[in-house]
Amino acid sequence: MKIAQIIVDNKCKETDRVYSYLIPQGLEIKIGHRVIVPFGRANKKIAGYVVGLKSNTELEINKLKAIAGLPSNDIFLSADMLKLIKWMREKYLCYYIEAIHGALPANIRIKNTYIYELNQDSKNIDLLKEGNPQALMDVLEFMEENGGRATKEELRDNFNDNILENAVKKLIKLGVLKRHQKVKSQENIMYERFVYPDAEKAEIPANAKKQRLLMDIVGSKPGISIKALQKDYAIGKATIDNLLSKGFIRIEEKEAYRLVPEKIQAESKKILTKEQCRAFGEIEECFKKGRHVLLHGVTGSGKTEIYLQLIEAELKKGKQGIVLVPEISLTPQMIRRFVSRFGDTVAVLHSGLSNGEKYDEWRRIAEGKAKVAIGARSAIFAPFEKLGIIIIDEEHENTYKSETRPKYDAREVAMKRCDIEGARLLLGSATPSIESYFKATNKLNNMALVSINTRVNNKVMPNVKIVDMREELKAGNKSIFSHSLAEEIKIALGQKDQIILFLNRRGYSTFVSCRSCGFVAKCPNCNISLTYHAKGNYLTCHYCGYSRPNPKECPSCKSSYIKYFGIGTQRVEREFQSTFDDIDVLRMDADTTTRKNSHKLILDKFRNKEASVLIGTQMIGKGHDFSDVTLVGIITSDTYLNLPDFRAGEKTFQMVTQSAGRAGRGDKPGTVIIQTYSPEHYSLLYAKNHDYEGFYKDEIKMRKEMNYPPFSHLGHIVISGIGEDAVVKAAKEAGRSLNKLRGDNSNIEIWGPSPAPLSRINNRHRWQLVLKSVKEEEVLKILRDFNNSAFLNSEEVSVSMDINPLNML
Ligand SMILES: Nc1ncnc2c1ncn2[C@@H]1O[C@H](COP(=O)(O)OP(=O)(O)OP(=O)(O)O)[C@@H](O)[C@H]1O
Ligand SMILES: [Zn+2]
Ligand SMILES: [Zn+2]
Repeated sequence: MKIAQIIVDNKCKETDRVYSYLIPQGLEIKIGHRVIVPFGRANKKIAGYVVGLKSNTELEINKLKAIAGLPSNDIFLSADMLKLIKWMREKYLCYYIEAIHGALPANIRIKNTYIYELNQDSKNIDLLKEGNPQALMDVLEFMEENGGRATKEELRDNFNDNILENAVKKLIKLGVLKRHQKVKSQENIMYERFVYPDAEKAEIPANAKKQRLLMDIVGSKPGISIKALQKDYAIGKATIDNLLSKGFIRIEEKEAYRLVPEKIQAESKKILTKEQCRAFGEIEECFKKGRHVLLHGVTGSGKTEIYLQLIEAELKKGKQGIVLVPEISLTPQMIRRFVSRFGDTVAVLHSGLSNGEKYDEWRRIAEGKAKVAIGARSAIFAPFEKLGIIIIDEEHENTYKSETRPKYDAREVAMKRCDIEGARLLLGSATPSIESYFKATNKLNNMALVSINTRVNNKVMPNVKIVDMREELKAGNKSIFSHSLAEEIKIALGQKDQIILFLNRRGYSTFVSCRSCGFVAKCPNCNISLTYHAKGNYLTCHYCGYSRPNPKECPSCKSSYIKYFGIGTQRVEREFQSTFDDIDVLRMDADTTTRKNSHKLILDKFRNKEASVLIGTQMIGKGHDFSDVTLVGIITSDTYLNLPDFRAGEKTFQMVTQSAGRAGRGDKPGTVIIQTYSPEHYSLLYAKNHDYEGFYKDEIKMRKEMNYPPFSHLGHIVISGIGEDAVVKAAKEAGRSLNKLRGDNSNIEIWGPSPAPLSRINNRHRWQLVLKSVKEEEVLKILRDFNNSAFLNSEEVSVSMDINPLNML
């Protein structure tokens, strides 16, 4: 008797284990199959994934249930992928099934779908139209265009995921949208139909012109699609059916793929410059020794060409490659470069695709038709069989860490996957994360460092100027453009060059600073900015819980210009237009990119010179290669500098260096203006001098002094709920429970409970606790024990946990 070991598709702690099922006769079950099994007392039919096979069991055979069905012969998970999934469950404290879901495209696993309906007579529509956020209006407009009804998939085809989620949630809450559930039984493969001649001689009456035409076309173009017949020759269904019934033609159905790549002119390989050549050689040397590589190459040093040639080398060996990019705004450029080199062997995976498109691309990879996958974080699970290399571009980006379960870090998963499958790993960045650089320079985790310190063809690095905004205020300039920036803008506009104005707003500006002297209130224990809480008018440290009253005057210079900070992109756009009139401006931020493809449209416009100025948030500050941009202005560098996060210095250095790197990539040299209230900050000074190593040395010293990562590991627990009292009570209880679990192990620090810096999201109050230890395993063990102890998610509060968080807001 054969037995299959199965992980069932039921997301809960109690069922997070491997179940045994009998394999009924006649069913050929393989590891990686998805089966239907009866589950629970009621024998409800649910899906399950086969993770093992055995021939005997210590369990009593007659007590086992049997597998109920095998809907498709697809192998969803390879043996190697199953190893990765087991590892993820341990490492990221998630369930098996969550790890499996993380590794498969959404369309494969979704069984339920929703239909949304516009509630026409809801008065709220009028309410909404009075000055509500753009995203809501866009969704409404789409619903109206679509006849007041849309499926979840249709919405997803037109909007970006995160926007959709928030906007739709809000609209449902307001009663403007109604949602109904609909069960979808199968993932849908799209079929296309092709026509072939099927008779030696077809006798067709002379007056049947359409039929004759059809036979002629099919004769000269056997295998033409029905779509093409209808579109190009106006041959209708009736004609086709007629000849089909007479047996003159036959139809073949084939799987088709939804995503039709843009036609891109083939681009030939570039000859590597001397520096690129040296770096390429060094990377190959490291790979030969079985090491992973961190490629640190300054902005514009030509890393992409090296990626292309590394992939090409793997393809020549018959292997495949994955390229990760941090976010969807960067994929069009990368896709263009890869498709122009490798054509339709490139598959694309990112959140901007519809579920159907994602599923098709996944299948093209699984079937061996695509050899290179480019995508965001989840593309790390692309189902290649002979993976040769994984390349992670802009490796320092936070988006590589998932913020929902499974809360994995794609860089760690990549390393693990490479180790399991014997593939190579290349992390690339102009501003590597402190953690990766630390590993590479200390040869930890089998990592090696390769550097390129000059731009392609020795193009000069841009000239960076720091402007002290306190001086502007003293000189009576209250505009958001400093005198220097305004001058440079005029010069650039006069020369018909392009300009990028960059604003780093993360929807977060609750630090308090003095506009007159630059003072920022910080925690005496933790060296991070204090967070302002309006209720109670006090400042608090969300790491250790330290708090103090909000100062009325600046403790440093006694001025009363002490207040919160925050400027939006729209304000920059308005002020730009009133200062420099008659100039075309493009704006790229969350409001202008709600629609699918909107990133690409805006960037294409800028590339085609339809505007001289691009104003935007962090999404325009990196990766892009526009050769006519000579001026980059960073309107406010302080919002990063004062994030309540020990990585604030690192994030600022990266942001400034990356955005500065957009200037002067073409023939003309670039200029960068950084506006700030803290002109002496080390992050800005090192960025000004393009000195990554100098910055790293200072930063790593601070990390060591404060015992922050990479010298320690953090665990992050967030407790949230609607009722504040319940949340506070649970947080305190969690604190006691953690203290008990720690026992007398003095290597583990516990911080908090304290209010999270974003102390309320979607009406839910949030409190947090932080664990810190030199040993990752110690943090994981406490988190695991904590999760297994009596302290569980209740109806009133929910608990979320994260290991090595990148974002503790
Ligand atoms: N060998 C080469 N010969 C000529 N031009 C090259 C070569 N390699 C790269 N380039 C060009 O140099 C420019 C910068 O290259 P690329 O965009 O790859 O830089 P990068 O290192 O990825 O920079 P960033 O980190 O800022 O994104 C591009 O326009 C690219 O086409
Ligand atoms: Zn002051
Ligand atoms: Zn503190």
